[in-house]
Amino acid sequence: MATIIDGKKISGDIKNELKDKVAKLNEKNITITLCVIQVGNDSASSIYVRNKKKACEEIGIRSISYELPEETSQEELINLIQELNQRPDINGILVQLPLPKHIDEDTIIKTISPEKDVDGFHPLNVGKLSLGQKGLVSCTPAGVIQLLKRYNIPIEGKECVIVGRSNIVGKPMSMLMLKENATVTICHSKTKNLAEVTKRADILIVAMGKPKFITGEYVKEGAVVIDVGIHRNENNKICGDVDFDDVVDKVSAITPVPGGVGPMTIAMLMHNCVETAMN
Ligand SMILES: Nc1nc(=O)c2c([nH]1)NC[C@@H]1CN(c3ccc(C(=O)N[C@@H](CCC(=O)O)C(=O)O)cc3)C=[N+]21
Repeated sequence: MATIIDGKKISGDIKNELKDKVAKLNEKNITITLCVIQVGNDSASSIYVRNKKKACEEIGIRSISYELPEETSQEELINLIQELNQRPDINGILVQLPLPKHIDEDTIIKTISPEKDVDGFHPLNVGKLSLGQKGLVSCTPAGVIQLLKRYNIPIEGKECVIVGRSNIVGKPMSMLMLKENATVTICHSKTKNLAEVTKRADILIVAMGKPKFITGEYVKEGAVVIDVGIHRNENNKICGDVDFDDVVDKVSAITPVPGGVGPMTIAMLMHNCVETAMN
């Protein structure tokens, strides 16, 4: 029987640990404030932003939010971020992605002060990660590492295959697995014979953005499968990039969607917020 990796439970554990840390900081009169900026009103984004604010409340982090209209100009957004960068009472700044088409995401990300970049998206933090230096790490990949560690799944020396090469998940994920001494392969849309490669994986991490794409034929018997995908259909039902039912009897462990990697992203965001206040 496969272990169903309970991201909701682990994220709860992490949030409890953070709650104690925040309480200790509060005793020293240090408060933590996260600022979340959303431009436009994409419904999925609104759900995530709500979840982030709820997590802040749970562990004692103050959250403030800006809900800006879709028409907000790039310049206006940059001005707001620069103002928030200067404010000593704000520790973390998160600009919810995706942004409207007229705003360049790379420009916005590099405007956020690297010390307040709780998403870990700033080029300086990405660079530090690839150099093995301390910095803020992208929340979703960091959450995946926590899941593996807290389930005592060995990483060192294992074959890890990552499907997807995004700046937010695939690339930082590969750096983190490399740091844990896995042998890492990154696959993407131009990879030939994908199933042949994914079948080598002891640990298969899927972040390709295609609903239920990974079926049993892509997975080695006994592998650990981590599903980073999240898709919502017309009936608001959620699924991942992995065809869970087709794969579950073959694997030794697997993350469900929902209740797997998603809640971990939020827990690690909270972790990063606490990090910014410790410096
Ligand atoms: N600047 C920025 N930082 C992000 O971290 C960021 C972003 N933009 N844009 C969108 C993605 C997506 N993301 C998720 C967060 C939580 C869940 C989550 O809590 N998922 C629950 C289900 C929640 C639901 O009901 O949809 C679960 O999988 O169990 C999912 C996805 C953060 N993102």
